[in-house]
Amino acid sequence: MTPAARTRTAIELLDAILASQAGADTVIANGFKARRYAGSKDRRAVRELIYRAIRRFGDPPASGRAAMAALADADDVLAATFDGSAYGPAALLPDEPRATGGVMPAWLAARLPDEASLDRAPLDLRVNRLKATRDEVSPLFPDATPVGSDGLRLTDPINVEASDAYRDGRIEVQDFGSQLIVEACAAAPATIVVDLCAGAGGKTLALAAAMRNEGRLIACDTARDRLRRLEPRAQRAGAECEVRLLDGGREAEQLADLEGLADVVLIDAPCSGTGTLRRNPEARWRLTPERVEALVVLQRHVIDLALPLVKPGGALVYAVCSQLREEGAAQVEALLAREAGWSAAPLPFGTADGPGIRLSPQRDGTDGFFVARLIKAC
Ligand SMILES: C[S@@+](CC[C@H](N)C(=O)[O-])C[C@H]1O[C@@H](n2cnc3c(N)ncnc32)[C@H](O)[C@@H]1O
Repeated sequence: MTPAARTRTAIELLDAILASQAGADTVIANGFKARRYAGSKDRRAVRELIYRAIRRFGDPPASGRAAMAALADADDVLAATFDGSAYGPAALLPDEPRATGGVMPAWLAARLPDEASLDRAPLDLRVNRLKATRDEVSPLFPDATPVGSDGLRLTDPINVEASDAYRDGRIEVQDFGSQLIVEACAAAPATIVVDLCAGAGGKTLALAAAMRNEGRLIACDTARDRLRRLEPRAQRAGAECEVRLLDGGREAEQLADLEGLADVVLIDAPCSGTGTLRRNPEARWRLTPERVEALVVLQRHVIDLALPLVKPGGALVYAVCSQLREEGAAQVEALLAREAGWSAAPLPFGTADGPGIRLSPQRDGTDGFFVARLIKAC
């Protein structure tokens, strides 16, 4: 592809990203399926252009062309690709629309405790203790540094999924912050653990390893497609868990048999994802204050489902990959104010934030999370 054709493709794929609810990576991958003529260098160059535009503009630009035109105004090499050639974009006009604004939407910037990081995230692996030790696995990744008890961190991305260690379940890809959330659960063998918002099971697999597959681990979610992805992952990891699909609105009924039984309930709540913007920077284009409000209501609903499941003396771990106080500390403060018999327990990592802690890309090198561990009185 010529440089002009790459710019035009980036514009087209940016338009597709703006029109989609799917993540940018998925849209780009689908876009290249329909452009088989693009070689690997072309794909890399187009991807870089797309992410440059996504990282640069906090508000969704009016179009892919408006975003690339604004980048071109400050980049002569890029500007030269607007050459009107057969596969390139039409020549730039001085008065055509340009994307404007900062790297964060103003409403979001005003609510974030730190400047959100859009720097590239490292690649964290978790060694699956059900199948291997870190000492056995780390020679396979000589560039990795150990993090925490089971983690390995790679700063340069590699295709982990092609490795034997991934295929046979000795390692998982998991941000170190997510690994710490599982540590906050302190899930022990021969106990009952409910992963209430299990999704595709990232944390379920780590919980199974912490429990050494002994006891009961119940992975619940309202999303059938996500739970479906959990099953092959659990098989690969040799992780044992019961999977329970919940119907939105009927969850309490479907969880009634677990009332007062759980040693630990993990709520990895649906949230704005403002803690993972370095991985999905385009997610801020889809986020609105109204969406955050709706998520706060949903989080409260999920908390209310979880509370009765915990046995006296048991723990509730509440986590969100959000940097917004209303989804994190404020949500747990409200819980403690309305429910008697719960107290916050300290956590040995992160920065104190009300009844819990915050993890942040800048200070902790993890995705951004709020985590609280609450104990139910005996
Ligand atoms: C942050 S994601 C979970 C990620 C997952 N724990 C992991 O580690 O990969 C939040 C999940 O909450 C689920 N969810 C939303 N409403 C729910 C409800 N009422 N009950 C249970 N899960 C719900 C969503 O479907 C989504 O999978």
